[in-house]
Amino acid sequence: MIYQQINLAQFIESEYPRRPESMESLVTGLLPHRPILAAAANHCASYSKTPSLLIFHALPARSGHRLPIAGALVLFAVFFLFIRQRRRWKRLSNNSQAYRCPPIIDIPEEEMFTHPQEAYELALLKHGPVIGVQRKGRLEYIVDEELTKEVLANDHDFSFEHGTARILNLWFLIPLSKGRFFKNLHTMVAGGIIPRMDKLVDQIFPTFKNRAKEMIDESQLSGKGVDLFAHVHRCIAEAMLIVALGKHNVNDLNLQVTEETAHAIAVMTGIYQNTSPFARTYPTLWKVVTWVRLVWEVIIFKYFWVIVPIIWKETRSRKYRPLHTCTSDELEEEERHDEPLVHYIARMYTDDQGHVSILSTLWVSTLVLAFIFASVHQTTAVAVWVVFELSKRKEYIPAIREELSVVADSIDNNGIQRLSYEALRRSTTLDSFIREVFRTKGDTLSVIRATTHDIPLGEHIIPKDSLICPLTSLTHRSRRIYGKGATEFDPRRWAEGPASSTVGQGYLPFGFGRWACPGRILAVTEIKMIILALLATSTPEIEGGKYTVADPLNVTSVPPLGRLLLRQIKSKSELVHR
Ligand code: HEM
Repeated sequence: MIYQQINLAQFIESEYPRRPESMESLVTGLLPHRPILAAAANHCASYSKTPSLLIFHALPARSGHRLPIAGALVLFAVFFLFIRQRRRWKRLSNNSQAYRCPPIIDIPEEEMFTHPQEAYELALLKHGPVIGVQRKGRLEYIVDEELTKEVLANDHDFSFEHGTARILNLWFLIPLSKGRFFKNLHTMVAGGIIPRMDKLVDQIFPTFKNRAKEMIDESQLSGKGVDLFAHVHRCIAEAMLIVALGKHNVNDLNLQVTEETAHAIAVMTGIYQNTSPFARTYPTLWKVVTWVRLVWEVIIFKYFWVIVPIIWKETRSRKYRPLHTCTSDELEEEERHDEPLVHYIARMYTDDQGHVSILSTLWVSTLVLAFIFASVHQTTAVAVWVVFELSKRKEYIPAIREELSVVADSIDNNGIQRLSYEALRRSTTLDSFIREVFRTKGDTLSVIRATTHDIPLGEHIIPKDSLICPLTSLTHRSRRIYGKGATEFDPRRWAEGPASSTVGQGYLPFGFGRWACPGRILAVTEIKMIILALLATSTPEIEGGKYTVADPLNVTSVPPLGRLLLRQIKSKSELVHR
């Protein structure tokens, strides 16, 4: 109180200098020459601790000419009350925000991991359109079809980068790269790969042809089914090694390390976490143990030991023209030499003298690592889905084979068609089949965002830094979008397009919005190469007639289980009829 009075005194003194008449005041006391203040001090001390009372008691009996001072005090009091009231309103509004948080629904673990689609759909139907659900020790908000577009397309409020980095256990890369990790990846794929698809297909198609022959031979010789995932994983790892570092760097050791690295990162990002009871029950302990083991065993002792020296040599043994200063003619000249991706990335980080610093070389190595993971694992898993579905739905094979003979550029001595990127683009029957498999394979929580602040969504408020996922199955099987036959498998619905790599509101296998997968054209092209190389000389069949879905909550990244029999085709007429 004394503190308030003294401040008040200073204020009044500065605003209202002494006047002779104020000496006539009735009040005496602490500050005899400043009567108003003295009155205020006395009354305030004895009656009240609030400035409003202080003002009334401070008014002198003859106050006509001192009204401005009283006015200032009234204003001060009103201001003080306003602040107090605002605090109260804020508290109330916080309570109502808590009330407006979406309902938190308990989905039993058993249902969540074995029938996720039904469990989440039922919960949304009952409590939607947005619900909170605890999974693997963290709270996620799930939205229905109506809110999906808003969540995926509004990057300002729902951040792709923070959501994806957190769910993949890669959150530390955001501050490490000053927020540029995903942007760098995007530039690398969108600039270094997609414009060069023609050249890349010519470089990697022989790998697909050879690996398909190996698979068919193995199945023929053993009379048994092959492990399709293992074969395709090796095939795509080899193709991506050619793309990333050039054909001259492909050998058994480098290929093995590339495969192991892709697998290690897949494990570290939690792709197989749903299928391990230990990882589901003790997610933090699982993370620590897995990361320490794999960073040590694979990333440091294999990737850094074997692949990083190659990147070091490629980037530091020559000069590069910085990407932003390259004309399109100069880029074409590089391409004539089948420039590997690592050269393109090096040009993203070259200084004005054309050198890539040691620190930048380490960052280039990190981006190559991310490229290996992004391009190998998921494409392999989805390729297995498409081949298994085709083996189950044999009636589609003749039309795809026929199309192959129409679009192929030429046929080699083994009866295998040569396929250019353009030929693969023209294979629209196969493309429709792929798109329909992508739509119906049962994606659930396949894309994620994180809220950048408290965000009103529907009738609720989603708190800042929350993870939020659309339930993709609702969109993919939406009657509003696909009509009555939404749940039926029918590739003919895509006969007139769009292509399987085209994203849209009703089609989310590659995400949606600004961050939709930049590698989707490469992914679909690779899947087409695998299927056509197999169909050229064999007919696929699943051993036992069926496959098993390994992780219904993560079908895009965890491949279905089963073994593939490949029956070689001997005659031309067989090719048409089988
Ligand atoms: C069938 C295989 C693939 C599937 C199903 C797939 C799916 C996805 C999805 C769902 C996203 C997130 C999009 C979003 O949240 O809106 C994504 C992002 C991404 N994908 Fe793919 N992807 C595949 C293959 C590839 C390949 C082959 C590459 C590299 C060449 C690649 C590179 C990336 C990158 C770099 C991102 C991060 C987004 C960005 O930087 O713009 N993906 N992918």
